[in-house]
Amino acid sequence: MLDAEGDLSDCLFADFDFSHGAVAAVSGGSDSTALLFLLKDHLDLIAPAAKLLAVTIDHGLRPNSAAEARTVASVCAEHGITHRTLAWSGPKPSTGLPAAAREARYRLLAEAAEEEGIRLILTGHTADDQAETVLMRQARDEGVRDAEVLEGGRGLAGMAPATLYDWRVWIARPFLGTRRAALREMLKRRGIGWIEDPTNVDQRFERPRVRASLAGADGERRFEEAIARTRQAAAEREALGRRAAALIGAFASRPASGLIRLDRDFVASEDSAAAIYALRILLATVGGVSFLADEARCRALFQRLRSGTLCATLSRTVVDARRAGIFLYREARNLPVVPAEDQAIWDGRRRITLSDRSAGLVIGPLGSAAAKRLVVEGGAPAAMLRKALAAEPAAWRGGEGLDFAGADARPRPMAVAPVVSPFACFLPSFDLLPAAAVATLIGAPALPALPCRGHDRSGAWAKA
Ligand SMILES: Nc1ncnc2c1ncn2[C@@H]1O[C@H](COP(=O)(O)OP(=O)(O)OP(=O)(O)O)[C@@H](O)[C@H]1O
Repeated sequence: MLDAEGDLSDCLFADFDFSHGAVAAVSGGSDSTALLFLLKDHLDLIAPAAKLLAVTIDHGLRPNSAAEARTVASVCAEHGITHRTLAWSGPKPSTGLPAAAREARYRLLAEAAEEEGIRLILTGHTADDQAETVLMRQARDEGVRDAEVLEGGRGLAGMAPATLYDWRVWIARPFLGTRRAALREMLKRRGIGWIEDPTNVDQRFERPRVRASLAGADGERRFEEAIARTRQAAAEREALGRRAAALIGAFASRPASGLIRLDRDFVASEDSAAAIYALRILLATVGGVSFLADEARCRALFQRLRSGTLCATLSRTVVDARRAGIFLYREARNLPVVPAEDQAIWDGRRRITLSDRSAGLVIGPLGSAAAKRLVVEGGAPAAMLRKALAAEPAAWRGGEGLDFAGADARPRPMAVAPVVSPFACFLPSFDLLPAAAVATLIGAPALPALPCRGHDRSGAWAKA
């Protein structure tokens, strides 16, 4: 661990691109306070013109939260740093509160960043947070449906050094290779205080219990082991993603919107682990589901696909395997019919951009009657093309179909862009390659560039 502060901030931030500025997410705890000061040091030295905005989210979940946000605001004012407090004002769920709070936090942070033209948010997650997270995930049952945990062994890769939020703003965690104690040392040396959140030591909660166990006897060894396992799991996840992306590039095509065709050679691949992983991602994407298709069911499906033709449904996706290829399209059940809303994601798989904002516009499936009237050709049996098109979104008003993207030349009330469903909200940098491969395949917008020169697989930013 470096102990000179100049070295620490240079080393942590040297690879980042601050040309569009940065948001520092500051709760007022030690880690995010250290982030704020080290980042400010770095920008003052290297990029004094870069915009730095500190943002505190007031979740309104603890009596002191507003006062804490005011404390952060006054620290920022003292040091000439622009600061905003944003309150989470929506309804609070009675279950899954931490996940909902985190989603609200990232949404508000991203909104604050975008208002300033900033595309990078930095958080103060440390190596200690990483070890705690992974130990908690390990202790949990498999199949946790947390937005970033995902399921099974993938979650053991821990928090990614960067996560793309909503396919538009990067959230980076420059301290994942840094110990909390080193940051606190630095703050103490500089006489900078921080807020101690009482829930961080409340033993009724899982994280404080894990944190306490890492501080106790044998804690250091457990910490080192957890971090080593995390690095291994991250490397494996990236490697599997790279191989899955290559298979998608080699064997998948898109005969029409909503229809994916896999060559039969896909199931002959010797790398069945990568093929199953690719299948899980593709099924979730075609079905508009935010988590990957179940691993065990996908493995079983893959074995059946190897031995011939079949028609099955998994992850809201019809898998129709014929001699001509394996076709995937959204099943016709439970397609939403909802009031049109600009930038909403319809059915988990299509982003709608409205040009007609007049009242009464509804987005629903095109439907089989309208799909039958369309001229369809190429790459797949006509009946299958029509089934896929029938599940595509169309604009309706008073029961009359107004539009179908790709159908005719009338002015359209909306534009439709596919999204890579399992990664549309949170894309951990581990999964960049398969996400990019699927984006190319389905015609989703290209990924924004990483905000840094790259990261190694250990979860730390790569050094030049
Ligand atoms: N209320 C908040 N406002 C802004 N950012 C936050 C908030 N809560 C968490 N974060 C960001 O997420 C990171 C990790 O959150 P976590 O809940 O582990 O931290 P904390 O205990 O609140 O404080 P710290 O990480 O600063 O010690 C923080 O370092 C910070 O960057």
